[in-house]
Amino acid sequence: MALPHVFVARRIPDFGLEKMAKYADLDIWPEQLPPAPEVLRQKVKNCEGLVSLLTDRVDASVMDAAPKLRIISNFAVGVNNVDIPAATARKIPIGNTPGVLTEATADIAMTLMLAASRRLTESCEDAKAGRWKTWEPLGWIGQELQGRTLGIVGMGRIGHALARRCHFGWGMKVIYTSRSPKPESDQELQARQVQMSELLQESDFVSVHCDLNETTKGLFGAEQFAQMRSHVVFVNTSRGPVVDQTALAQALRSQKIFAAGLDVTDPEPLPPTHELYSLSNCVIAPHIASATVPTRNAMARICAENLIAGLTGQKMTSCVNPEVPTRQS
Ligand SMILES: NC(=O)c1ccc[n+]([C@@H]2O[C@H](COP(=O)([O-])OP(=O)(O)OC[C@H]3O[C@@H](n4cnc5c(N)ncnc54)[C@H](O)[C@@H]3O)[C@@H](O)[C@H]2O)c1
Ligand SMILES: O=C(O)[C@H](O)CO
Repeated sequence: MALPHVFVARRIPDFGLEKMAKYADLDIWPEQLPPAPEVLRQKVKNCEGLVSLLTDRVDASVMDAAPKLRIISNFAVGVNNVDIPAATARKIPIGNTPGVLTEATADIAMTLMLAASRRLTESCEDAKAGRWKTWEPLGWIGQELQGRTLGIVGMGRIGHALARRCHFGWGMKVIYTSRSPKPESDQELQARQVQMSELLQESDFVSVHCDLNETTKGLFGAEQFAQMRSHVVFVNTSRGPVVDQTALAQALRSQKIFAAGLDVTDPEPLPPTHELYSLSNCVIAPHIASATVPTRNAMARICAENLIAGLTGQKMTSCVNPEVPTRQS
């Protein structure tokens, strides 16, 4: 019997592709850049499965172009690139890759916190440019983490993992906003759930870990930055659209806040001419938080498991719309 046809929207680690190839006839997009929307619609025409990335917008038009589609396996934990209601309405389950990238992502949030608070990139660039003339008693003064207050926005898996690092490593006090109480964070980290206004006013470091949804789009704007303390270091590893970047640039330029560290922006890639790049108190990484060998392999494994389960009518490792059952052809 012919294997089901699956479009894989970019080359992911072989570890996952080899597993998938036992169950599916794979059409792997060979380019470095994602397929254009019209190419994606054309590619999925005869597909029963789609392996998408966060750079692929999987909307109703893509699903309607693929009448045989039975599974969307997203190579990411964040699924804001997929129209979930549209998939659910068409009885297409969506897989994602939670958990396995939690520690790697928390590491990058930590790295950005340290780099931005200690002015690492600007001082290193200054030295490289030949402007390091002497040791300066008043030079490159930054912020210290020890004993300060960390505000986590979205105390989920990654938020908790960052808070654990900060609490046990730097003795930081942890406060957070969340859609529901997090007793495990309260207990393990002596953390406390607060209202957003209290978090903004009390935190020395604010780190964003919520998913991008209708309640978090534009969550950080001029009003929120205005409430922060002037020595605040703001970190975002969630999704770019959670932050109004014009308001962030203004807060950084006017030194309303001390610094920012971003792994995500809106758009991605951020054009090189964007103002945020010109601000010395803004550290920007190109969405690298899950980029380690074990993490990307583990993401590829779960992505393959989800695809295979979706094609064979089995229970998926992780499904974001579990009310939709998987089905065999
Ligand atoms: N930069 C990267 O490479 C990278 C890597 C992994 C994940 N991410 C992003 O991080 C997000 C979080 O991942 P996770 O595994 O921790 O997910 P998670 O679901 O465990 O955590 C997200 C938390 O945010 C909370 N939340 C949602 N809306 C909120 C709101 N309005 N206010 C406060 N809290 C809210 C949720 O209730 C949940 O507790 C992903 O959705 C993804 O967008 C980015
Ligand atoms: O959501 C995700 O998984 C990240 O943004 C990429 O690993």
